Amino acid sequence: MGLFTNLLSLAGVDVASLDALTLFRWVALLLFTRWMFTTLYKWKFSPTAKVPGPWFAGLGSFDFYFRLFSDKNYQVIHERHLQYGPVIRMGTRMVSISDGKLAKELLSTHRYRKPAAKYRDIFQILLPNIFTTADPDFHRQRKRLLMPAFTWPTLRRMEETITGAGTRPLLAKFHALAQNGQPFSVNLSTEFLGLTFDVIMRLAFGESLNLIQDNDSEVFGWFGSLLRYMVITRTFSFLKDKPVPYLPMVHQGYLSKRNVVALALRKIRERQAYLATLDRSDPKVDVPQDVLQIMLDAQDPETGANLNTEQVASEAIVQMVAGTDTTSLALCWTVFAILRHPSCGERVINEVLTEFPLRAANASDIIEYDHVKARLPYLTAVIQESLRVYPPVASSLARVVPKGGLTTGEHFLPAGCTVSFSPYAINRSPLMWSQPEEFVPERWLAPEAEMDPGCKVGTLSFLSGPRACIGRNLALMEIHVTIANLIRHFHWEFAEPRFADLEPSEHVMLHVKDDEFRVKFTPRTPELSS
Ligand code: HEM
Repeated sequence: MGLFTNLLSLAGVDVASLDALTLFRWVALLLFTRWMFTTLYKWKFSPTAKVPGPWFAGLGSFDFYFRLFSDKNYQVIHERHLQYGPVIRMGTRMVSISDGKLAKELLSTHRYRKPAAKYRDIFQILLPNIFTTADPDFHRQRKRLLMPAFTWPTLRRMEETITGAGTRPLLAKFHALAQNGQPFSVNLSTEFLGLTFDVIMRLAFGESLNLIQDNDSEVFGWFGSLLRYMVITRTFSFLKDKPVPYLPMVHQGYLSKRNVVALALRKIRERQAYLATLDRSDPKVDVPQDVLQIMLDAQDPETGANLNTEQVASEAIVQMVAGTDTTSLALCWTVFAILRHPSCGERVINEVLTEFPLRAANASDIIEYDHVKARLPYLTAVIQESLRVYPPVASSLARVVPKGGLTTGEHFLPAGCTVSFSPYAINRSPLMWSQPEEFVPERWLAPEAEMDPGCKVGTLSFLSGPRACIGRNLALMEIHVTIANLIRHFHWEFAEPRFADLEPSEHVMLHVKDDEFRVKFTPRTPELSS
């Protein structure tokens, strides 16, 4: 206050004679003027001042919050890149990069770290984990322990468990819905979320919750509320981890988070109790084959340390958060892309039905992942293309510029600035892809020499480098097996014409609008459903 009154006196105002309201107005005016000068100064002289971009991108946080709360952030960033180029200004100290090659180069080591506070504030539930950490040593050590659960050989060993929790019950449910071969329609957004939940719960918590059968389970509610809580506490981090009964939505999120943690700890303790009853020196003993078991058994080769119960729980929860919506949305967008592009649809259906004709006698066979990869190349290309065009994690994966700064073209960004990668913009950049906005699975099948330059560099849908998605292989297995088997068993069509014009709507991830995507299914072999 002293500073303000001195300033007012300097400006010739008789402070002693001012009433409280007038004084308040003067203070507000001075604060506003100060804010305006600082903003204009940053706009003109901040490190990103010369980077191309819309004029308002350098005006502080408005643009950031506007984009954050719109459901079209992915589109806004993409259009700005199309207009201003591959490196654009997104804030006074932030640029976005849509050049896939450059993005992959920057992400190829641990030098460009995650912004620690942001990831901790949003994603840290219980303890630091592989997703939230910004510390390369912690990350390397944790990845050594977790990665064995997600390699192809391990996943192949677990395939029956994965399909047993996901694709098989989904097919059984759909056949039950199609009594006597009748068509039925379902909201795939909910069905696929149930599937991906059941798979992760089975693998990382040790038990499927059968959400495919029970769409109304309270766990779905906890999850939705937890995600909303993460979005809110990302902006208002002071609300995090405390009861706030006067803000019902935040409070609900807080309670949901506690429920999820309690569930994880309970499931892990149940497994530990079960293991205690086994004689594991006996080779005939039946030890569960899943991610939870691998996490519990994991031992650091350098230190010999194991993960304790809370550490395992925090990794299991992060797998649930990172591995359910993402995979379920990838499944939704793949079905959408197939239906939206009938000629691709026809080709992929022919491929599946020619290679794996469905007869009543083999109805319970599942087309396994290795068979999909070996015999259904077009389907694989369709899935790759769908992940390119509709990356579930679509925008703003931020990293901090390390010591020494970053020079791109004629721009220099000092250490501490942020570079942001948007998989949606990178996967659709005309710098790298021919017909970037079109759905062209054939681009992934061309001989090497004729391949789209983009295919050689690859997409950023699972990110890249040491911090790339650890669950990529699991997600790909779920997607390939589920789509191949759904094609084999059912004819699909949009349940209503409006679903053919579905627009992505971004809420942290690239959702289908209002989480509603209804598809009508008719069984290909009526007798399977009677
Ligand atoms: C189609 C499905 C999926 C997509 C598109 C996807 C995408 C991504 C992306 C873009 C990242 C980087 C995030 C960042 O840096 O902020 C990531 C990281 C991660 N994902 Fe996935 N993901 C998928 C499925 C899964 C699954 C099934 C799991 C379950 C295990 C999983 C677990 C993780 C974890 C633990 C990380 C952090 C990895 C690290 O920092 O080392 N994801 N994912």
